[in-house]
Amino acid sequence: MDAEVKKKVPTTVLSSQKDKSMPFLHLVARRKPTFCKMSMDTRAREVFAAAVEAVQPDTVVCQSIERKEDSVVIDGRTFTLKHNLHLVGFGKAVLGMAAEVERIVGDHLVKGVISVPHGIQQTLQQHGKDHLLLKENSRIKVIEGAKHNLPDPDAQKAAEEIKHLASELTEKDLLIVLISGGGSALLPAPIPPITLQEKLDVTCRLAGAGATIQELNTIRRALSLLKGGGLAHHAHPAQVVALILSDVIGDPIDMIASGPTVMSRVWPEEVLSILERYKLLNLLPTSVKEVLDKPNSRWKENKEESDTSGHVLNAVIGSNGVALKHAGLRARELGFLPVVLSPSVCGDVRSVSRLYGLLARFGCSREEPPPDIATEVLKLGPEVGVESWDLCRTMQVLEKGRTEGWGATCLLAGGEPTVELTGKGRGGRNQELAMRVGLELRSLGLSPKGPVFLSGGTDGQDGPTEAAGAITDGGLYDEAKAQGLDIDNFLINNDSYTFFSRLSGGQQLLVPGLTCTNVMDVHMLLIPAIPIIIR
Ligand SMILES: Nc1ncnc2c1ncn2[C@@H]1O[C@H](COP(=O)(O)OP(=O)(O)OP(=O)(O)O)[C@@H](O)[C@H]1O
Ligand SMILES: O=C(O)[C@H](O)CO
Repeated sequence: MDAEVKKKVPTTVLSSQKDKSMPFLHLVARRKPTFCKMSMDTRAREVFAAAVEAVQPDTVVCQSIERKEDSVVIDGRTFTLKHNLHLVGFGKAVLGMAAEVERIVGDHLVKGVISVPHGIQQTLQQHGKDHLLLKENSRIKVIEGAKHNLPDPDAQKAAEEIKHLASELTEKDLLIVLISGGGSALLPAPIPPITLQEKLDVTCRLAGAGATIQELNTIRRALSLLKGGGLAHHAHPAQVVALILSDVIGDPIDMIASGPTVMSRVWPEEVLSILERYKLLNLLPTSVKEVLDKPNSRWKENKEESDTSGHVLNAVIGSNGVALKHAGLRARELGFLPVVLSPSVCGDVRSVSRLYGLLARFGCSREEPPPDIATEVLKLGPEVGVESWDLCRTMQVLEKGRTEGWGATCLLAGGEPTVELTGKGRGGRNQELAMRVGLELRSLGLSPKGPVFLSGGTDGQDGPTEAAGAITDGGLYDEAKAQGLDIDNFLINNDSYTFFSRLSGGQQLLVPGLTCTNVMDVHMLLIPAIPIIIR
């Protein structure tokens, strides 16, 4: 880090940072300002589209499997194909992933079963996404279930068929397991005597009480025959290769869809403390108590408990980080200097919007930004999942953009912030974040030529709305006021979708439609080329 930046961030932070790689910093060195006639709004939408395109189910599979005559190379490991290939999958993006696997290695595929969301085949047909559907003569059986993202008897039947397929495999077989977000609900296999309804009650109560996905999936693993490595255990001694599209911050393979191919022990203290935290201990049915009394004995009835992880390859083939990387490349083509802040943004949208407001202020200052901005950024960042190192690196790029005239900057980030629901309106965390950042940008006083912000869910659906997110700038408040919309009221009522639908005929909504993938959300702050003085 150069001396100029050192001056502006607290030394304590800098001295704690070790040498890490600096993605995109090479772009700073080579790039000259380029000019693009497209509006900021159009470019923001194009960059978002590139992020989503990079994590399409067929694209990620195609990039991760290399076919070589009668073998297949995955993550640097070669597997021999001898009409010994089986396939299972569960998750919202799995249909398209399965179609691509069958295209590449279908000639060796014996049988497959996938568990996918209710109605997905019809929806894909209606959206003209036939390339993500299986062919008529496919060897893969598709079972649709988990209406409204909740485990149901159809998903349970799919889980039973998947378990049966896995249990019949021998050491000569290769099992490809396709995993994506939503996989937990699509693979319910409660440990007897727990019933599906009892398991559903426990997980719904936890989710309703605000448990994190880590907490929720820790409980799901403790109550399931297939989660927490159960599927890999049933498939032993076959080789297992899991191709994972991550929808969890940090891409923890034991958490995504509750890790059916990742051997994990159940720690009773951990499970009990989660249940206690959400005041569920006294509400547990006897069956659940019975299972929790005998942790780690869940597979003994079928096969001997042993460490089967040597037979398993878990490969994360798509993630928020991948989407951000490709968004950065597109941003560069569109004349921006890209910088990826972090793929791990979480926490309340209020704090997240404040951070983006501060970074916008930092990036828009023509003169040296007041040191208190950097200090506040470094204080707030870790609260919303962004490491100090990433904040320093990003501010360094913004600083270069300012001092060396590198042109417009595209700051990219991703993750999954949260909204505290206080009202009864219709909206989503991306639209609410966009509203709040719009208000933050207002205080810069730069509109209409100031920064532009976009927030969008890569699955194309933000909360229970038809939009993925929205685009805003510092003019949001005045524009809304001129159209008779009281932005504060919409915020109090968590009514961001209604707000953006009414504002300028919905022009600021981001509506890509069904995207067939999900790697959480993408945030984008476009900071204009011309340095502007903020006092
Ligand atoms: N009116 C609202 N305003 C803001 N956020 C909302 C509103 N209603 C629901 N939400 C939020 O939307 C989220 C659920 O929406 P969504 O289905 O997009 O989530 P998700 O976590 O991306 O789901 P998945 O991982 O299954 O795609 C929850 O975090 C919820 O708090
Ligand atoms: O299915 C699940 O458990 C969530 O989508 C996280 O992967």
